[in-house]
Amino acid sequence: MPKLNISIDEEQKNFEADVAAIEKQWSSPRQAHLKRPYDARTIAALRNSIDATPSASSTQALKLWAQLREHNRNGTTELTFGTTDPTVVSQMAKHQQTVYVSGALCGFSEVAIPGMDHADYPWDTVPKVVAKVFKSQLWHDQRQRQFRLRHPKEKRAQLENWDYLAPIVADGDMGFGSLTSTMKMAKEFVDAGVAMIHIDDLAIGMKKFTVGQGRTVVPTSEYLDRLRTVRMQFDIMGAETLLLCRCDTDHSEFITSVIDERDHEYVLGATNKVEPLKDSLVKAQAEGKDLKTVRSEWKDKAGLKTFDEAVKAVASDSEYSAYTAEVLKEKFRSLSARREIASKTVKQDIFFDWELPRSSMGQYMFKSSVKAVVERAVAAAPLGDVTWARMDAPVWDDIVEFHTKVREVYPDRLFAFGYTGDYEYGKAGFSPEQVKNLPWDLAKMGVVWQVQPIWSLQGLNMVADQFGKLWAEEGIAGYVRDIQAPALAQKPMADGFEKLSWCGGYLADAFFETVAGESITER
Ligand SMILES: C[C@](O)(C(=O)O)[C@H](CC(=O)O)C(=O)O
Repeated sequence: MPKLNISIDEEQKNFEADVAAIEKQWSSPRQAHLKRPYDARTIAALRNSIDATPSASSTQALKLWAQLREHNRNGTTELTFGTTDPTVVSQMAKHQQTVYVSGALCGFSEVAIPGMDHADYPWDTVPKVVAKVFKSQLWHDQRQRQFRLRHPKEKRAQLENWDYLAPIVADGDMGFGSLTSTMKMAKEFVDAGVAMIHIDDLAIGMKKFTVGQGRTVVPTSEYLDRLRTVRMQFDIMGAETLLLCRCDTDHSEFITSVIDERDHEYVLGATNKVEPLKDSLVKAQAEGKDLKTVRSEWKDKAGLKTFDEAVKAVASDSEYSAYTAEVLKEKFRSLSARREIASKTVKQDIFFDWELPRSSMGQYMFKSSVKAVVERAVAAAPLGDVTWARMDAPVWDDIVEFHTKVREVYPDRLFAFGYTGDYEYGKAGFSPEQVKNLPWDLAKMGVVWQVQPIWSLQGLNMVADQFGKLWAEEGIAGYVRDIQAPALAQKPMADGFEKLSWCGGYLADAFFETVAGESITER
């Protein structure tokens, strides 16, 4: 096998040049806010010996970064929606600055076996959809440019000139497993031309909505490891790709482990001596009882509380004040530190056992709060560029508290927000006026990127249903009246086959003319 034709001096020189270039990139205005747990030498040593830097993802990321910063300066926002379909994407160019590729939609329409948004599809599913969407954007950009340039300069002002290359934001879910799968996924996203991906703190296989229980998150440390992994992969590739730190802790009910003391304040334990929950459930199942009822009866019997609540329940007011004063001297206290403090400040013993409520899968019970979400978001912020607290319900006070608290630490922070499909604004206390102003009220808090992720399910399904009915009942007359005529009358005309420019007829001509002088449109 031939050896690499490079002297050791040259190898070292190239390495030092790489290190210098990496340090320069990391101190640029785009990246200066990021903090890495590693140095440029470590990353340079992890790189290839040739420059394999992908440029499309970086170009798109820098464009997105400029868009989002501008929104932040102006107090405005981007309103986009989710799709996996290049045709929909081509129309979004007229109204949206960005495109969202949703994991939920991919799980329905881009997989061998569709299913609920459980993030149970192969790890490269969403990157492959991003590659498809990005290629379609490049194609539209190419055919529009070619069409324009076949016209003299004076005529081009009347021609369409859409920005088809809207940066793509994509769903990286929880990274799909260990750090190596997260790295591979991040790499595929960058190679596909993505501008930004989001990574969350949900447990793999536990993104569930169907069992009537809250979500399961991973410990803070595991969440941060995921984000670091993506950052490292972007750095190895020299990519400017943006990382959106999504946090799903709001309303979560379980946590996979108690390894990180930052989470201990929120873990629930039994304050009465009862049999373990999982034993009660096994018995109940054998007896054919309703498990939901048994679980809720067990919770009442167990007197579920956080450790601090357990202290409060038995301590006098002055004991509890002494306890909290001591606890608050440090930002995070482990359970054992809390026990120690309680033993010194409270006379009574505190019975608290967080093993008893563990599920049959080993999860601990977790009591979420805005404070817990803020802590995670603040810990994650230096690793990423944008923050998103995914909420189960649109609780306005929580939304305000979250953004205000994070902005106290990071005043220029950029935020994202998702209008989940089944949000019930009325039930959540929003007046119609508040719903009307919601995007712009959010923008005032730095929420510069807002997404309706699943329009292609709710909206497209509805449109397809309506059209199916019309076509079956009225045939071509209904089509001409309700689709074709309005589409042709629309200014600019809705894109379709009749526009040779839009469907690439002229571009195809250009290829033929270039190599064979043939024309398919002017025969
Ligand atoms: C954004 C999301 O991750 C998605 O896959 O589109 C979903 C969407 C939804 O539940 O409406 C999510 O927010 O978890």
